[in-house]
Amino acid sequence: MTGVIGAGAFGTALAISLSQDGDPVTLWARNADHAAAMRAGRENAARLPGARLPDSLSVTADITALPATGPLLLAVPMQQLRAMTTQHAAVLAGRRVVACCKGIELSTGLGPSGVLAQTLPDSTHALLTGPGFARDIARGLPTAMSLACADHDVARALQTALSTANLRLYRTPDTAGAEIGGALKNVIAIACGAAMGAGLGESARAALMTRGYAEMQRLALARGARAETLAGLSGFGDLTLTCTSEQSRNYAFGLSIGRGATFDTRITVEGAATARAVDDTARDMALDMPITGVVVALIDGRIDMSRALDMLLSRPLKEE
Ligand SMILES: NC(=O)C1=CN([C@@H]2O[C@H](COP(=O)(O)OP(=O)(O)OC[C@H]3O[C@@H](n4cnc5c(N)ncnc54)[C@H](OP(=O)(O)O)[C@@H]3O)[C@@H](O)[C@H]2O)C=CC1
Ligand SMILES: O=C(CO)COP(=O)(O)O
Repeated sequence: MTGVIGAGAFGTALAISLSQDGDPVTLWARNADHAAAMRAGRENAARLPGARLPDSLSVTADITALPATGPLLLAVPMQQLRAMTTQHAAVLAGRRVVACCKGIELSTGLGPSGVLAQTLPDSTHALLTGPGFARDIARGLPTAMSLACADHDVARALQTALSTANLRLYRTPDTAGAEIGGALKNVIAIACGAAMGAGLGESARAALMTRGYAEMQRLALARGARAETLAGLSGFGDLTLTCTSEQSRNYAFGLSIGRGATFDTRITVEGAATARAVDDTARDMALDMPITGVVVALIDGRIDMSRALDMLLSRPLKEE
């Protein structure tokens, strides 16, 4: 039995996918009214409208109603992971927990695995990341993602338990590489959106994606990750998806910056806090991450698009 904590777009999509063939899945929402509305309408109208909840998917606002065995998927935004796992540590202790968030915690510079190590030291931790829009997963469209877990046997078991006919999971032991790829691609997607929104063109976007990939690798390798993880689904794969689709909230946020338009602040944009966290880390580790720095300055309103362009184009010419 699988439990999903967090009834946002991604948690709901995963719960739908896993219960599609009649397997029992429980989805927990923190808000009782939200849970009741989902039960009544068999739809998460607030976060994933238009996707029907299968009959074998139960929705609850009672955290103790989650299955007592089987994996628990944690599908809350990165900046909420610590608060959620701390609040519900008694329920999560000793369980197999799979973080489904992408980002770096602003207050500590830690990724999901670092936060789980601190808040749930007695649980077994894994990470589900990679290219997959909630809407596509909920519709049963073909998707491939990464399951990162340091423990080989647990990784195999989770890979089998969480793969479906249309959602294919590849496993890796390189948690550091998987989480840095998933976090940084959102920052680069903001930069790409900004470039496209400002009319800089697709060649500029390709340059940002490629030089952004170099920043992802620089941070990941400095943190002991494997280069091939960055070339996989959690890195290159998700970078490609997120930097080229208006379905991405990070890319859409970037588009609004480039166009000088407003953006709904209620929408989850993981790359904003992550850019700040990574910018701090890069400074501490003396890593050159110019695109990340420019994204932070744009988000903070310290520079405009023309200054952003100057900052990136006036850097000394160098080898690739
Ligand atoms: N959407 C997508 O296509 C994908 C998203 N992801 C990742 O999944 C993570 C979640 O994103 P997504 O589901 O899209 O975001 P949403 O904004 O759709 O939903 C976030 C959900 O988290 C809940 N939540 C927030 N804080 C807490 C808390 N402290 N305790 C319990 N629940 C909480 C919210 O509850 P409430 O509704 O009550 O506010 C909301 O339901 C992100 O890290 C994202 O990068 C990964 C792959 C694809
Ligand atoms: O991570 C995602 C797809 O893999 C979703 O991206 P956004 O959070 O930018 O919508």
